[in-house]
Amino acid sequence: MTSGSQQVRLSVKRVQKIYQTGSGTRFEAVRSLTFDLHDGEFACLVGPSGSGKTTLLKCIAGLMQTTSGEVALDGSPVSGPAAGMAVVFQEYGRSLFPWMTVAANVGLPLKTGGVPKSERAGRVREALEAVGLSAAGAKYPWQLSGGMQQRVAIARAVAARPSVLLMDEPFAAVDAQTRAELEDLVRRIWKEHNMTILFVTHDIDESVYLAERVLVLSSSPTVIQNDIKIDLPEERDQLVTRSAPRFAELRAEVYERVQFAKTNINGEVEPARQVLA
Ligand SMILES: Nc1ncnc2c1ncn2[C@@H]1O[C@H](COP(=O)(O)OP(=O)(O)OP(=O)(O)O)[C@@H](O)[C@H]1O
Repeated sequence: MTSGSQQVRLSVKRVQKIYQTGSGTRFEAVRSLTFDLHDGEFACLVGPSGSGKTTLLKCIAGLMQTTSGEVALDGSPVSGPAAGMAVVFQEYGRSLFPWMTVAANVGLPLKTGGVPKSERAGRVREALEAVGLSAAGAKYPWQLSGGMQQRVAIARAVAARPSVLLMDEPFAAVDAQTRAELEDLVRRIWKEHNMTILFVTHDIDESVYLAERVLVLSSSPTVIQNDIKIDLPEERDQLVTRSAPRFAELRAEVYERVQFAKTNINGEVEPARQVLA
């Protein structure tokens, strides 16, 4: 399963976000963003710090209103949190409730989403199994390591069986070894659950390793500066993939694009660079 399907799952059209700051001034963080994600695509979003990655993700998730433009999930406009979308944030420590067990945390969106009690336990078990935490259901989040807590947050998102998973720098706060394991976990879940994923990261290597497509944002006010296809084999491996010559080429291309974005304050769209196949 890859990005082969042509059905548009998520459509982002001319999304603009202007923040109203103190004393009545306005700040245009996002100028005009347009892209589609097709069913089953895994795309990473990279760009300079402050380019509006989190702003965009919140607008897509329906957690923040756009100033203009439209986000649609399966053709229906998104105006608030949508049943078919789940979000995983960087700050797992703040997104899990410390007074609830791991199983209760994972089951919470099912409960609030009206999933019958008889179904909930099975779905929670399945989700914990998917992230390798079958034995941790009765524990509390604070009894787990950071990496395990982030697995719980991923399990909670997966339990809701979203068609679209939005991830905002979910591994920025974990150590390198755990990060590599979580990257492989997300790719496995993506394949097994046939999801469409939009993953925000600062880490260029991570974007190339994870995605089938990397969207590079310009500096703020933001537009999509580049849309780069990641033509690596579908089976990824931390050692084999990362040491492949093609990985190095793609990494260099994304790096150059992000460097360009840092100086490209007018948000011009740069012509594609020829990369040797
Ligand atoms: N609530 C707010 N009010 C005013 N300006 C804001 C607000 N939130 C974000 N901004 C500004 O909007 C711009 C985009 O911020 P955002 O956090 O979306 O960028 P980012 O690409 O996710 O940043 P980073 O890579 O550093 O996490 C920044 O200049 C930021 O200062």
